[in-house]
Amino acid sequence: MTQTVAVLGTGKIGEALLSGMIRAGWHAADLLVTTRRTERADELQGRYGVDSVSNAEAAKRADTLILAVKPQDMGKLLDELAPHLTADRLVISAAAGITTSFIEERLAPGTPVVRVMPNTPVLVDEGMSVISAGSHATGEHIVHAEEIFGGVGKTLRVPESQQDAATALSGSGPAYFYFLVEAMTDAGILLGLPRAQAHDLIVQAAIGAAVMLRDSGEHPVKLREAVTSPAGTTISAIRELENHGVRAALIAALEAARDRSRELASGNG
Ligand SMILES: NC(=O)C1=CN([C@@H]2O[C@H](COP(=O)(O)OP(=O)(O)OC[C@H]3O[C@@H](n4cnc5c(N)ncnc54)[C@H](OP(=O)(O)O)[C@@H]3O)[C@@H](O)[C@H]2O)C=CC1
Ligand SMILES: O=C(O)[C@@H]1CCC=N1
Repeated sequence: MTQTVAVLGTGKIGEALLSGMIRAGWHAADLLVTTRRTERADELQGRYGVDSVSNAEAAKRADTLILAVKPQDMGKLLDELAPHLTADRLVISAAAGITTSFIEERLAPGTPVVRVMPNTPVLVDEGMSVISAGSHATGEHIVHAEEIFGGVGKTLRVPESQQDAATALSGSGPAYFYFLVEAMTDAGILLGLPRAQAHDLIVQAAIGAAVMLRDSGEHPVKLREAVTSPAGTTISAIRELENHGVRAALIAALEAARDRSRELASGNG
């Protein structure tokens, strides 16, 4: 049976997922989007050939609804959906912090809800989507979520109690790497390299390091040791990183992201 999937609140992550689903072979005719602004609806219809409908219409027509609004907009969206949504539909939320119980409490009793934390590399089919079942979601619902998000990268099942941590590591994770690239490019400028060259050198170092981490099966310490020659350049840099507390800063940063995800659970921001 053909399934209709609607993305509700098609902003950055919603569009990234939509584009990935189309690349993965979903037909535009089986996809719906909802937006708050008509210009955005026109843009998405023009770009992907998908129908843009109201949230109420999506609730009536879609078998699976992917909620991709900001956590602060989730309460309002659920109020709009509730009168039109029956408990035979699957609701997938991609919102940081929002718990499955927050959603279940606002929808028809028994509605299956799955919480997913994707990240923006779904745009290049290298996403990571961390998946948890709500209290009425079955194994089949989880498999369906894995089919959707697995088309644009990897998936991992975790208990919902680990979702805030996963959000800190994986949902926000790409931003930390972009931040590092930006800072290291600035360092290249300081050392006298043209910006474009500094950027290319750092990006290729990042790609090479990432592929080695993924494919070699080696522990990151071992990979770093292989770069760190006695009395060489790398150890001079590592000493500065340790002197400036970069390891401690990363631990504190991810803890702050985890805590912020917990705060967002109220839906009030
Ligand atoms: N960006 C990321 O890397 C990730 C984001 N997420 C989660 O995804 C969600 C969206 O984030 P992001 O894509 O960055 O944010 P965006 O603001 O880009 O997307 C949210 C979209 O929802 C629209 N919207 C808000 N309310 C409604 C409504 N009632 N009906 C229809 N559309 C509505 C907004 O419209 P308008 O344009 O008018 O504001 C906006 O386009 C968040 O909950 C976030 O936690 C999860 C993983 C990664
Ligand atoms: O910053 C945020 O809140 C969202 C959730 C994970 C990535 N971006």
